[in-house]
Order: sequence, then C-alpha cells, then structure tokens
Amino acid sequence: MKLAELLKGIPVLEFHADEALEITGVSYDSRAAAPGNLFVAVRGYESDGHEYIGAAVKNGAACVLCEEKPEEDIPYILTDNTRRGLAVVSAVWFNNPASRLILVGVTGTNGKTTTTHLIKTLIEKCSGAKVGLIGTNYNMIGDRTVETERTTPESYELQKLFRDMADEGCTYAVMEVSSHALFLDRVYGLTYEVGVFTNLTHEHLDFHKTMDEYAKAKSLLFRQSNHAVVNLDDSYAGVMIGGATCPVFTFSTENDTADLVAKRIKVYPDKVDFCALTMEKLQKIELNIPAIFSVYNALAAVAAGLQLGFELEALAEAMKDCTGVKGRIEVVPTGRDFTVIIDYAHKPYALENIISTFKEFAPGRVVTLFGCGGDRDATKRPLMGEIAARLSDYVIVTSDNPRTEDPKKIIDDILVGMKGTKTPYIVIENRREAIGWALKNAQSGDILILAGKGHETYQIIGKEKFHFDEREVVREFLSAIS
Ligand SMILES: CC(=O)N[C@H]1[C@@H](OP(=O)(O)OP(=O)(O)OC[C@H]2O[C@@H](n3ccc(=O)[nH]c3=O)[C@H](O)[C@@H]2O)O[C@H](CO)[C@@H](O)[C@@H]1O[C@H](C)C(=O)N[C@@H](C)C(=O)N[C@H](CCC(=O)O)C(=O)O
Ligand SMILES: Nc1ncnc2c1ncn2[C@@H]1O[C@H](COP(=O)(O)OP(=O)(O)OP(=O)(O)O)[C@@H](O)[C@H]1O
Ligand SMILES: N[C@H](CCC[C@H](N)C(=O)O)C(=O)O
Ligand SMILES: [Mg+2]
Repeated sequence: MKLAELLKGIPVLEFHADEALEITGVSYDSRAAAPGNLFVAVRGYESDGHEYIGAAVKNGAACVLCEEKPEEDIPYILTDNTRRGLAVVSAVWFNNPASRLILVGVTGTNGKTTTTHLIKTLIEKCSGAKVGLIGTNYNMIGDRTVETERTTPESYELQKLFRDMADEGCTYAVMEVSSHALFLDRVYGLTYEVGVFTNLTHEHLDFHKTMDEYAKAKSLLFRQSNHAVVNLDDSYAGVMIGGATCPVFTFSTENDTADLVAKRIKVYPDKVDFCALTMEKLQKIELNIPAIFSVYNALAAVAAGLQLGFELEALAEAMKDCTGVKGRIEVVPTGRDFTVIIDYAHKPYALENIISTFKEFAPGRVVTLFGCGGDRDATKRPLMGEIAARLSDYVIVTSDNPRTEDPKKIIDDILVGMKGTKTPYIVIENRREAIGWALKNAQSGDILILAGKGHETYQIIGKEKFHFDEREVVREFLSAIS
C-alpha cells in the first residue's frame, strides 16, 4: 500500500517522506518490525517507542510515524498522537474490516466476559448470523477459538482480528472493552452499534488512580456508540449516561423508571429466573447460571439484544440455550460430598458476590481460597481480605499470580483487612499446596471456592509463566486422597 493512502485520516504535522513509498506492513514494536514496514513509535509506561526507532530501522522499517523528529536518517511523519495514529493506520491497512461488522462493546468492572458470551449466543439464536467474540478467555470467530493474551487487544491486533472475522463471514462482533483499552485508544475510531455498561467497582486503581478517573475512562465507550445500555442500579450509571452522546436504554432490578426491569427474581442453586418488563411487554427469562449477579448479566444481554432489534420473546427463548463460561462459577466434579467451585473473582465486589451467593445455598461451610495478583492494584488486597473473612466460614489465604512482587508481601497486605477477625483462617503461600490442604480438610456439605484464577491455566511467578490448571490440581489431589 502507498504511504499516502495508509496515512489518510491521520493529522499530519510534518511529512518527510515520499508519498508514493510502498509500505509492506505496520508495526508498533521494533522487535516485530519487518523490511518495508511503517513503524509507529508509541510513548508507553515502561518505555518510549521513539527510543526503538533505531532498532526498527535495523530490522528494515522504511518509515516512521512519530510524535517527535527521529534522530535516525529515515523518512518520517509527525503526528500529535501515535496511539490514535496506530488505530487509524491499522484500520486502513486491514481495509476497514469493522465497516463489515455490527459491533457490540461491553464495559464495566464485572460481568464483561459472561455478558459478551450471552450476547453472542442471543445474536446467533435470534438471527442465525455468524458472530465474533473478543475477550479475556479467548477470541472466537464463529465457533473457532483463537488464543488471546489480553482482554481487549492493541488496535493493530484488533483490526487484524476484525479482518479475519469479516473474511470468515461474521456479521457481528461482540467484545469486552476494558478501561485500559478505552484510555489507551485501542478502540479509537470504532463505532459500536450498542455499548453496554455492567457496573463499576474497585479495580485497576494502580492505573486509573481514582474511581472518578476509572469511571471517566469507561464512559468513553458511550461517545462512540449508537445506542447505550446502562445498569441503572449502579452508582456510576449517571457518569455513563452523562457522558453518552447517543440514546440510553437502562435496565434495573429495583427502579421502575428503567426501560427494562426485572421483577419476581428467583435465584436457585443452578439457575435464575425473572420477569422482564419493558414499556410494551412482560416476558419470563430463564438463565442456567446461578447467582443474583447473573440476573444483571442477563438483563444487560437482553437489553443489548433489544437495541439490536430482536424481539423480547425470541431473546427469552435464546437465553435458555446460554451456558456458563469457563472459570465463572465453574463446578469441578469431585465425586465427594463437598463441592469445589472455580471462579474468576479477583476483585473485591466479585469476591463478595460469589461468597454471598454460595453462603445462601451451602449445606455446610463456605471455604474461600484466594490470593491477589502482583503488579496490580494493591489497595484491593485488604478489602478482599476483609470480605473473605466477613462472609466465609473458613479462609485460606494463598497466592494468585505474584508476578514480580514478593508473595509474602501480597499476603501481608491481604491480612491487614483480616485483622481481628473471628473467622478461622490459614496462610499457605504455595497455591498448589493450599488447594491440597483445602481438599484434605474438606468436610461434608462444604463449598470450597477457589477464587481469582478462573479460566487461567498458568501461574505467573516473577516473569515466568508456569502451567497451573486448578482443575488438574483438584483431580490430582483427590485421586491421592482415598
Ligand atoms: C498498562 C497497559 O495496558 N500497557 C500496555 C501498553 O504498554 P505501554 O504503552 O506502557 O508500552 P511500553 O511497554 O512502555 O512500550 C512502549 C512502546 O515501545 C514499544 N517497544 C518496546 C520495547 C522494544 O524493545 N521495542 C518497542 O518497540 C512497545 O511495543 C510500545 O509500542 O501497550 C503495550 C502494547 O500494546 C501493552 O503490551 C501493555 O499491556 C501490558 C502488558 C498489560 O499488562 N496490560 C494490562 C494491564 C491490560 O491491558 N489489561 C486490560 C484489562 C484487563 C481486564 O480488566 O480484564 C486488558 O484489556 O487486557
Ligand atoms: N454482573 C456481575 N456483577 C458482579 N460480579 C459479577 C458479575 N458477573 C460476574 N461476576 C463475578 O465476577 C467474576 C468475573 O466475571 P467476568 O469474567 O464475567 O467479568 P469481567 O468483567 O470480564 O472480568 P475481567 O475484567 O476480570 O475479565 C465472576 O467470576 C463472578 O464472580
Ligand atoms: N485482566 C486482569 C486479570 C487478573 C487475574 C488475576 N488472576 C490476577 O492475576 O490478578 C489483569 O491482568 O489485571
Ligand atoms: Mg473479562
């Protein structure tokens, strides 16, 4: 593609290159730069891409899109914001694949992965269309699963994925839109047919610093959506509605002024059901996933479906086909008289919800095993400690992904929130050993919640990723315990 064609849509401050230069690809990491590429220099939190221009040139980059004049003698284009520049050139490079897709974006602290899965199934069942999915566990092109590293990919990888989806016949893409992605312009330039807000609670304050800044980042989604769907029961609903530049459709379990209201909610050990009330209709909805928060995820998905033009009756029918997601309230078969649940609750509010849910149904004790991730928001650690101690009958404090932090220090941070608790607890730093101990000491009727790692099949210690699948660990220990 000619350079000039690739750069249309970019605010150019200075153009020091031949417009007819043939570009062979786009790269934003010097290590991935190939001969003939346009290298986009991005200022980051760890380093500055401008410092890698030399390395990119060594790898054959033919031109640079940057915010400051390179020291190297290379054709360059100056622009004001290279993160946005990367998003725009990536879309052009892949021939604007998003224009072939109806996009649904889901943001919020909890429930994004679950809600995007629900919406995907609803669209498939209501329209027969092939639907793409982008999120924490994996990406999907129809039924085909594609591995992922991040919840919302960098703009270049995102556009590439959209291209594959469009080429393989998808007409919709449903995606989780993280606050990082919104703040770092990974989704810059996209227009969502529907943007969904699930909720906002304590998380990622290492990055956003304050809840207000975190909320502001989330609300950016509603500046690039044609329809907004907002959880009116959340205390940050006003920020999302205030930030929206499109019509807003609200849902609630308590406020009758919402556009979609859940009435007569029933929560069972294995499912929920409720009556969904709109201005025109009343319809029973059943979802085969337990917990009160599943009602919210179902409401969010139905509301999105309504905004896409599907009928409430059809959405209710399709909801019956929705199943749970790996690592979200996942029951591990044990063949014993106690229950093991794997859940991705790695944030205070999620932990509170999952423990409360099982407290309601547990025939015996609720035993919570959890840790907190290293190199992530440290202020959530004592909050999670307090919640686990207050709501559980027994707590096992262990490690999550310590990353480059000292696991003992992370555990100490958690224990600050458990000071003075009367709830019995034990600290076992090694997660495998902690799970083994929990299983050996499980009592009849117990519900053992392994919280925090959900679908993950690894543990990150230092900078290394080790294979660690809690399902396997549970099976190994159980086969050793007669
Ligand atoms: C805070 C954050 O999101 N950081 C992301 C961001 O990093 P950054 O801007 O600080 O980049 P940097 O490492 O300083 O490097 C600057 C530039 O120099 C380039 N570089 C760097 C080294 C080199 O040798 N050559 C080179 O060219 C880099 O490619 C980059 O373009 O851009 C990088 C490139 O896309 C990402 O890899 C990186 O994600 C890091 C790894 C990360 O852990 N992100 C997490 C926190 C995240 O994004 N999480 C959210 C939310 C999760 C959820 O709640 O579900 C997600 O969407 O996954
Ligand atoms: N609507 C909800 N409200 C509160 N908690 C929820 C909700 N939905 C799910 N959860 C809890 O949060 C955990 C994570 O759910 P899910 O993966 O769907 O959210 P997410 O927003 O994608 O999270 P992440 O940002 O970590 O990927 C679940 O395992 C469950 O404990
Ligand atoms: N997307 C989240 C996942 C956290 C999962 C938890 N197991 C942890 O390591 O803290 C993050 O990277 O912050
Ligand atoms: Mg997710």
